[in-house]
Amino acid sequence: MAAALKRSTLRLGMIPADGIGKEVLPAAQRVLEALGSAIPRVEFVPLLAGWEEFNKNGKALPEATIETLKIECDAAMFGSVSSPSHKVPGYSSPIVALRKHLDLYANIRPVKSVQGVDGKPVDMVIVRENTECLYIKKEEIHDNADGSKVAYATRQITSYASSRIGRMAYELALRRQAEREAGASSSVHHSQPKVTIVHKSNVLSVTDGLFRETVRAVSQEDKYKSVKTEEQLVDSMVYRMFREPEIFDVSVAPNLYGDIISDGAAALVGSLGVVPSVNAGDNFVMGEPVHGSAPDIEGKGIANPIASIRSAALLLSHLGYTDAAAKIDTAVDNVLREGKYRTPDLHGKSTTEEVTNAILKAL
Ligand SMILES: NC(=O)C1=CN([C@@H]2O[C@H](COP(=O)(O)OP(=O)(O)OC[C@H]3O[C@@H](n4cnc5c(N)ncnc54)[C@H](O)[C@@H]3O)[C@@H](O)[C@H]2O)C=CC1
Ligand SMILES: O=C(O)CCCC(=O)C(=O)O
Repeated sequence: MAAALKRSTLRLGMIPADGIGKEVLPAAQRVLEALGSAIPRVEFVPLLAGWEEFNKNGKALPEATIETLKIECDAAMFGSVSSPSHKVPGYSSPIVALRKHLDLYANIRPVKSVQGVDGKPVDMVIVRENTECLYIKKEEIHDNADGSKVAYATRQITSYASSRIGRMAYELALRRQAEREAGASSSVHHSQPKVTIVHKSNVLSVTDGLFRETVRAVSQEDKYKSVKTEEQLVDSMVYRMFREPEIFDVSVAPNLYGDIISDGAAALVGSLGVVPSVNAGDNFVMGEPVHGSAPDIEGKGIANPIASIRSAALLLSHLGYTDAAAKIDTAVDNVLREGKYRTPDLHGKSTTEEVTNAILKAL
């Protein structure tokens, strides 16, 4: 997290991309606009990317978007993309590509229940490595002599990426502990900061073995002495997360496992529609709801805007505007607690706009 920089204007690249990304990103923008003098003036810079853009202009991630983000923007917000499930020549996921282009190596995904709202108490953060693992997308397919096919994918784990994501996880564990000591509210009592290393090195002893050993080496650094380290195989991680989510504080995982367990964790707090994230690097940060483009509800006006709005708060907090971020989070929590305005994913009847309006009123 950076200390709040003294900026007169914050230039924020806005990439709604596809599907409900186009419905929930404007909600986040309205909330940022409503903050007034709590943050610098925000200049929103609309940028193109996505499946629809690919079909129009042949590029899922236009050069202009990358260049504008790198040269003109202080930070960005991404909506969601509708990547197809079959191979399309020339298409590659723009969000996966953006994370690499901007070296946004950490995907930080807090999953937190709201006190007074139904469900199990949860207050955990998944720290997902964001640049390698199977997401380097080195895949190949060959024909066998008998006419059948064989496909391979290369999984890359480096000590460099594992070390920096490990450090991010331990720093976050210390920061969360400091926030708890300063009185931050939580529905879970964590007596000690803890990092859980998620892996499958009982089977993948070389790749996950390197991830595990490298993060363990980070845990030995003097400054992390107060942080407890545990390990969990990714399959039993899912099991324990559903049975006793309250035991998890910060969990650090290679890319694909982190992607999967965070969608699972979202079910613990009611919906993918409420779980935010930031893609963070050393020089840039991009907020992004954890969910995808939700084609099943696209265009109906009922997408939950909370994940997107909380991602804007997380982005502000990352930039050092912690009071403004806390304001947004409190407004969201109050609306959830009151229960009058909820979208159908949370068993309500409200629209995206009604929930956004309620949050704006609560601000
Ligand atoms: N970062 C990104 O842009 C991501 C993009 N995707 C893409 O999204 C598309 C759909 O993928 P799915 O696997 O269906 O995942 P999804 O996250 O889009 O949807 C899963 C389920 O959660 C619901 N949901 C998600 N967000 C919601 C919200 N804000 N409010 C209410 N309900 C919500 C959907 O209606 C659906 O039932 C695919 O093309 C996939 O490639 C998937 C995940 C991340
Ligand atoms: O759909 C895509 O293009 C990428 C989806 C990857 C993903 O699920 C995530 O990073 O959260």
